[in-house]
Amino acid sequence: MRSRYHHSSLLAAALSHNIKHTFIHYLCLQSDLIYTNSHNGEKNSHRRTENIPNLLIVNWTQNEVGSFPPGKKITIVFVIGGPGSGKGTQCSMIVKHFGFTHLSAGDLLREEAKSDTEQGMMVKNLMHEGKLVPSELIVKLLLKAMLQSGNDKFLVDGFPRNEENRQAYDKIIGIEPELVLFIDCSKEEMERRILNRNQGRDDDNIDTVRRRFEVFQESTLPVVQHYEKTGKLRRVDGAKSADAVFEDVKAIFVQLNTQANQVSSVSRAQSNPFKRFLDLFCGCFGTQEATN
Ligand SMILES: Nc1ncnc2c1ncn2[C@@H]1O[C@H](COP(=O)(O)OP(=O)(O)OP(=O)(O)O)[C@@H](O)[C@H]1O
Ligand SMILES: O=c1ccn([C@@H]2O[C@H](COP(=O)(O)O)[C@@H](O)[C@H]2O)c(=O)[nH]1
Repeated sequence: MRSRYHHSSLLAAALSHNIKHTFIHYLCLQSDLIYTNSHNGEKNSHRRTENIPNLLIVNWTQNEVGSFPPGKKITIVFVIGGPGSGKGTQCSMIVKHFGFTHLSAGDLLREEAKSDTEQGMMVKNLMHEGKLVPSELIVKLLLKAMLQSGNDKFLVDGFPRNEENRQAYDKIIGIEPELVLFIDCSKEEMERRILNRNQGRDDDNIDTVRRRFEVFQESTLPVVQHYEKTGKLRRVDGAKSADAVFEDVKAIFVQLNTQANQVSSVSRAQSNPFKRFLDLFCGCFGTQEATN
């Protein structure tokens, strides 16, 4: 069993490494099991006791997972909504029409839960209880999946689930989402859909569903409000039929594509030396718009 001393020495060890490549995070733990993922890939997990504080230092290096090549344009869209609101259904339709890679945070964790390790067990237990896994773990799984896909456009389904997730994402991946799609649906309709889903999910039972609704209400809605304030949120009415919801979703993605095309034609023009010379020349004679 590790002591407070162990955690101070972890911090000291992290600080003695190249600080630029070391992430040090303080996790608010939500389960009995806590884990550390050390810079050399060693994974430890411990059962929480009175001796171990609720805040645990977790550190791991960027090299462990990798990063995107500098300067590469990456497009990220978060898709959030309550359990059963239709996130996965809409993501599959978006992928067919708009060429995104669909990364379901829940599916990545379900894969992790299959592994016969302490971390796998921890994930399985948390999901069974309808609780959230530590932020660093899910962000790291997302980054790994993004890098493995080779794509540059990602739909991140079911993330961020709370403010801590959002902040961990900002620190570790740090690519601002282009927009955040929020599928809004009543609790009664979501509950009906989940209990009829029949996909053999361990957490599709009434007790876990109720807990997932609480987490959504208490932790995810503040994230929705955050993105509403920043102007990134696009809300659609999830109570309609899946095809009708997709009509609204499609309009949002068509607009996103249009904006992206405009930005890339402006940047192509700006990187053209002849165009830059002409702009400068015309600017001198007060005809700045001449080359547009
Ligand atoms: N607009 C809709 N109208 C009716 N049923 C729908 C609609 N969208 C999805 N469904 C059905 O509801 C169930 C839940 O949908 P889905 O799995 O896409 O939700 P989700 O938000 O991804 O759920 P979770 O967060 O639990 O993974 C599925 O059985 C799906 O076929
Ligand atoms: O960012 C996340 C996403 C999911 N979880 C856990 O997974 C289950 C199922 O997620 P779905 O998106 O409904 O498939 C969720 O209840 C959490 O336990 C998570 O912890 N963090």
